[in-house]
This record gives sequence, structure tokens and C-alpha cells, in this order.
Amino acid sequence: MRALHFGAGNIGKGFIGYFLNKTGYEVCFVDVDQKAVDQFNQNNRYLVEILDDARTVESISPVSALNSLTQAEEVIEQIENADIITTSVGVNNLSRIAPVLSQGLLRRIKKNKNKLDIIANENAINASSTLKSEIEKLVAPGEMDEILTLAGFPNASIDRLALSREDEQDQIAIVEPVYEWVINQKELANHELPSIEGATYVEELKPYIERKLFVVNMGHAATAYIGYLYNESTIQSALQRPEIEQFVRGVMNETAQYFLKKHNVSQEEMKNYIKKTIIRFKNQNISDNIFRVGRSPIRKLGYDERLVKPMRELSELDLPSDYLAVAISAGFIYDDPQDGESAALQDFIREHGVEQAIRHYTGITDDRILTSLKENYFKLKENVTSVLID
Ligand SMILES: NC(=O)C1=CN([C@@H]2O[C@H](COP(=O)(O)OP(=O)(O)OC[C@H]3O[C@@H](n4cnc5c(N)ncnc54)[C@H](O)[C@@H]3O)[C@@H](O)[C@H]2O)C=CC1
Ligand SMILES: O=P(O)(O)OC[C@H]1O[C@](O)(CO)[C@@H](O)[C@@H]1O
Repeated sequence: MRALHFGAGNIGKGFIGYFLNKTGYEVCFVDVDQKAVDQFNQNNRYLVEILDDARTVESISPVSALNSLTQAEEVIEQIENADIITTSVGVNNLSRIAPVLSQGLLRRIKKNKNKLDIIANENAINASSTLKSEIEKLVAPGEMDEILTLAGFPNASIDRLALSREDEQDQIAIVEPVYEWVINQKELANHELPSIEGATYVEELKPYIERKLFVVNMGHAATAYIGYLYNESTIQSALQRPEIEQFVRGVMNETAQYFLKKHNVSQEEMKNYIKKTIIRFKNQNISDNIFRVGRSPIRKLGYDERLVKPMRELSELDLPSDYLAVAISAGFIYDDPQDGESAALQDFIREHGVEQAIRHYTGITDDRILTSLKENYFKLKENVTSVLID
């Protein structure tokens, strides 16, 4: 069985490629990083170091790789013949892989009628549907109908902290032992293939993806943005400060109220989920840079994203969202000049002022919320400790 995976980064190697290989797939990675492509091809393997007590290292083989910038024709051939296609390129890059995918799918509909699932594994709600829409923009309506006779775009939720280590010889991923990969069974096109090892198939994805995005990713972003204000360099060092840990617990408890109202979960389940998540964040075997976790703040502060969406939902339910308001305001102060989105956000604030920036990037229109975000922003800038809520 052949798998084609776009994005041979942290999660591509440490999670998706890892479990596709365990399921019996020969994995071909597609990336734009020539050094990584060369290493996969020279070694026909890569390494995954698991952050368990034994620091288990596994060799994942056989694998190969292609560079989509220089080997588009080879990528198209792989799309024609793959049994499954997966991605983890970052949600903003889905539009960049759509051209080669659409060309490959147009060729496939003529040559290979086998059903094919294309699963986008990104930190976003319904990323596979987003990829499908990007492909739809590039083909004629009749062609899309034909593509959809064989291709499914099942949405998925993925959760595993994955980092990488630079090495001259090998591609090396470093991962925490725990993971969750949830796939929407109802959206699968191919029912002949074996279930992917490590994945759970569900009928209703929303509770899983929302729990992951609004608790794990939201809590992570909140830690990064508040940690930045304390000049902390890692998530782990930030959470050693009792006031930050208390704040992160507070913001997670706040979003938990949304789940209790909207999804069929108990208070006990949410309490345990939050407890486990904070333990994962504090894992002293990992040194997770604040700037990795806070990356792309424009995306993270968006209307349907991890911070603003739960705040809007809580507001609609007439439930408090004071912690979220602080975390969002901190996101507008967060400044990493190496990060294009962060630099653009700070430029926008300098040019148009913070109130305009909050309106523009969060899409929030409620004046009461906008005022509270603006007030928090100035208070946090003046003195972060005075704002963290007890
Ligand atoms: N690292 C983690 O622990 C987790 C990451 N995610 C999500 O997985 C996705 C990937 O994250 P990471 O692996 O951390 O990022 P990463 O930056 O390590 O990997 C992304 C890879 O995609 C490649 N890429 C970018 N544009 C491309 C293109 N046009 N064509 C082919 N390859 C391209 C990059 O060169 C890079 O190797 C993101 O959506 C992230 O939110 C989700 C859960 C966990
Ligand atoms: O990958 P993103 O969406 O930029 O955000 C980083 C997040 O993804 C993760 O890498 C894994 O879920 C977390 O560390 C963090 O919440």
C-alpha cells in the first residue's frame, strides 16, 4: 500500500508518517525542503524519538521523498497511484499544494478509478474540507464532480506534540508518547483499506476537534502569549510560574463551560482532560519554544480560531470569558520579528492603532467585547502581573 504525505515536518514524521508506516504503507513524503528530501532518499528511513522514560528511538522505513517545487511530474504520478493521501503542511499552505493535487487528481480520474481518501491533518476545524475547496477553485465544475466520484476528504483532528532535531545524517522527529488522531468515518470514500493504526474513527468529529482546538491549542497559545510578556522562552519555563499555570488552568476551565453546555461531556471528563493537558504542557523532557507555539498570531487570533471562537460561543451563551479576553489581548502584544504574521500584525497596530487591529483580525463587532480587549491590551502592556486573574 502506498501513502503520499505532504509536509515532512514535525507532525508529518512524528505522527502521520509514523502511523501510516505502522499500518503497512510505504510512505512517500512531499516537501519543499531539499535537504530533508535528500536525507529521506539517501537513508530510506527516518528516526522517531519517543519522550517516554526509556527514550525509545524507532527507525521508520521504507520511506522516500519528492520535492514538489522541482519534481511536480513525479508527485502527479504518485497521486495517480497512491492508496491514501495525507497532509500536515500548515493550514495556510493548503492552497499551495492544491495546484499539484488538482493536476494529479485530474490525471487519476482518467487512469485509476480506485477510491482515494485525502486527509488534511492541520490545527484547524475541517481542514480537509478547506483543501477540497482549494482544489475546487482550480478545476471546472464537471471535473470536480468526477474527482468526487473517487475522492473523499474526511476531516480529522490530530493531537501529539511533535518537534524535530537537526542532524546531518538523519531526519529525526521527537514526540510525546500520548496522541489522538480522530477521523470522520462518515466522510471516508475508501472502505476497503485497513483502519490506520493509532487512529480512531468516529461518526461525529465536532466534539473531538473542538475539544482539541479550544482546550489544547487554545491553552498552548494562551501560555505562549502570556509567557512572552514574562520574557519566558519556553512553555515549560512559563508554566513553572504559579501565576501563569493558574491563569492557563483558568482559561481552560472557562472554555470547558462551553463544552458542558454544547457537547455530551461531564464535568469530571473535562476536569481530567484539562489536568492531563497541563501535565503534557509541563513535560520537563521537552523544551518547547514560546515562538513555535505562538507562531502565526494572525491565524491564531482569527474569527473561527482557538481563542476568538470559544470567546464568541461563551458570549452567546451568556457565560464569562474574562480569561480568554486577557489571552487574546496578550496575542496582540506578542512580537516575534522572525515571524512574518507577527511582524505584519505589529506593523498594522503601529499604523492603525490596536482597536482597529482587534476589529480587523478577530472579526469581533460587539463593542463591549472590543472595549474590554482594548483595555486589557493597555493594562498588560503596562504591567502583566496586575492583570492575571486570581
Ligand atoms: N508539531 C505538532 O506538534 C503539531 C502540529 N500540528 C499541525 O500540523 C501541521 C504541521 O505542523 P508541524 O509539523 O509542526 O510544522 P512543520 O513546519 O514542522 O512542518 C510543515 C512541513 O510542511 C512543509 N511545507 C510547507 N509548505 C509546503 C508546500 N507547499 N508543499 C510541500 N510541503 C510544504 C514544510 O517545509 C515543513 O517541512 C500544522 O497545521 C500544525 O498546526 C498539529 C498537531 C501537532
Ligand atoms: O501548529 P499551530 O497551529 O501553529 O500551533 C501550535 C500548536 O500545535 C501543536 O504543535 C500541537 O498541537 C501545539 O504545540 C500547539 O498548540
